[in-house]
Amino acid sequence: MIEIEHISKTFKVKSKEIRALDDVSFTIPKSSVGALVGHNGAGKTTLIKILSTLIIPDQGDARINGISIREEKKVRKNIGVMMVSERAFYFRLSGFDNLVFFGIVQGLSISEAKKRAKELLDLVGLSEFSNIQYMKYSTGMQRKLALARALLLDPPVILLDEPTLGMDPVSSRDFRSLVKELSKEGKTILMTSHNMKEVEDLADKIVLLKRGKVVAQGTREEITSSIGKIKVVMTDSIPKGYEKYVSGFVQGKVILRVPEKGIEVEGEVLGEEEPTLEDAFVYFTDEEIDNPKNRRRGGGFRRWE
Ligand SMILES: Nc1ncnc2c1ncn2[C@@H]1O[C@H](COP(=O)(O)OP(=O)(O)OP(=O)(O)O)[C@@H](O)[C@H]1O
Repeated sequence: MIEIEHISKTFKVKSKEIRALDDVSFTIPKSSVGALVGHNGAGKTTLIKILSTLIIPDQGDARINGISIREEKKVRKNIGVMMVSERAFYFRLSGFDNLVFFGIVQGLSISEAKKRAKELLDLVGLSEFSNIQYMKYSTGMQRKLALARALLLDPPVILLDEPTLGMDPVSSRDFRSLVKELSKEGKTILMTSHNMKEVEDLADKIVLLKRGKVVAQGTREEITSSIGKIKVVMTDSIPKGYEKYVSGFVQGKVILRVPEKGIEVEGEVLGEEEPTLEDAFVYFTDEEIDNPKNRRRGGGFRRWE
């Protein structure tokens, strides 16, 4: 179980203060998958780092299986972490040797480490490639090895920062099944993702962050139903402030997908639909983040695939 209570974190860069997390509270129950979503810079990675005891919050606390993150050593025994920017593998060693090495570093005996490395390579579907050097692994294989490493000590809580970034569709589907299986076996998993389909498929609980604050949390149904139905509206031009609801253009007209809740727009209503998680994301997040200058890593706002 992961319990987060009133966590805040501000970074100071020269004279500027960046409030990365602002009074964040939520819980991810045991044996379930939580997904943290939000635009670039919303604070997702910062929260994963805080739960991993890599950085200390200014305020608030979090408990991993009842242990406060202030008790670094105890917490580290209870978590497996996979960070998005992870490159800390030995490039010339094979996948197997890398896992054995990290197993020993984490306190396993040589024979335990070898046994566990073999089991985990099997679990993540890398057995065939176990003796190949890490530097020859594809991005997807590197991500799978990182997950295997996170599982070395069989921790009850797993933290995954954009785990399927750069994976092909088949690898990410396999990865998702694996994560689902792990949660069914009793693991508590918190992951970040920009892929709304992945989140819809995997997450038992979704937490939406906007500029460091939780703006929505709950199951997919709870979050989507909170914005009402989606009206598909055709208009002559984009009303000011509605840019984020544009879903396409037809014969010089604009098609908007507008949530029912609190939003009025002039135009011809083409139909009503159930909202998707992407619709809810668009509703709850800012317009200005859909600015090309705020995009990065070739992905970006509303481009989930
Ligand atoms: N070490 C740091 N020093 C200064 N600012 C930081 C640091 N780490 C994060 N930030 C800032 O804190 C904010 C939150 O960053 P964070 O990486 O947590 O966002 P994110 O939601 O993970 O974004 P992305 O989806 O792009 O990975 C951003 O404005 C970022 O620039």
